[in-house]
Amino acid sequence: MSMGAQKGPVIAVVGPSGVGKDSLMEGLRQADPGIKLMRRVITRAPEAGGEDYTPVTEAAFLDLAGKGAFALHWPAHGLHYGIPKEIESLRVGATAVLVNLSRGVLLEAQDAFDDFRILSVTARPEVLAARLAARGREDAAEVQRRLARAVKPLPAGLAEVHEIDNSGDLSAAVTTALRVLQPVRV
Ligand SMILES: Nc1ncnc2c1ncn2[C@@H]1O[C@H](COP(=O)(O)OP(=O)(O)O)[C@@H](O)[C@H]1O
Ligand SMILES: O=P(O)(O)OC[C@H]1O[C@H](OP(=O)(O)OP(=O)(O)O)[C@H](O)[C@@H]1O
Repeated sequence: MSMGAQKGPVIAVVGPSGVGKDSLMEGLRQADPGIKLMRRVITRAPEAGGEDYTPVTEAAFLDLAGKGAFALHWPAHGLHYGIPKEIESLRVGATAVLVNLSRGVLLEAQDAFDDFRILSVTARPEVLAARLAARGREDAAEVQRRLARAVKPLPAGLAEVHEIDNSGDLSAAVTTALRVLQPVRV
C-alpha cells in the first residue's frame, strides 16, 4: 500500500435469504463505481447463478481455511463461505467494500475490520417467499429451510446498524442505502 492510501469501510450486507442482499449490492455498485463488492469463496456448485463467487470443493475450502486464507469464514445452508484476506487490498482507494455476511459472524467481523458498518436488509415474509421461489436457485424444501431462519435476530453489541426495507422497488432501497452510507464517505 502506498503512503497515505485511503481505505474504504467494510459494509456488511445482512438479512434473510431472498431479501435482496445481492441485488442491493449490485445496485449500489452500479450507482457508484467506487463501491466494490467482495467476491466470496463458497462450496457451492459452479454456475449456480446469482452472485459472482469463487466455487471450491469442500476439501479445497478446508485447506484454504487451514492456511489462514480467510478473514472470516462460516458454515450455513450446508455450505461453507469464506471471505479472503484480500478484502483489505480491495478497500484501498474504494468508497466502500460491500460483503454479504451471515448474521452469525457480525461480532467477529466487527473485531476483524477497523472501519465496519452494517446494512440490515428487511422485507415482509410473503415477499421473501415469493422472491425465493422466483429466484429458482434452491428447491422447495431448501426454500422452506431458508424461510424458517428468516427471523434470526442480529446479535447484541453491534456498533452501527442501518436498516433498509427492500419490500418495494429495488431502486428505492438503493437510494435509501446510498443516503445512509453518505456520512461514511470521505
Ligand atoms: N426490490 C426487489 N423487487 C423485486 N425483486 C427483487 C427485489 N430485490 C431482489 N429481488 C429478487 O429477489 C430474488 C432474491 O434476491 P437476492 O438478491 O438473490 O437476495 P439475497 O441475496 O438476499 O438472497 C432475486 O430473484 C432478485 O432478483
Ligand atoms: O446466518 P444468516 O444470516 O441466516 O446467513 C446465512 C447465510 O445465508 C446467506 O448466504 P447466501 O447469500 O448464500 O444465501 P441467500 O442469497 O439465500 O441469502 C448469508 O450470506 C450467509 O452465508
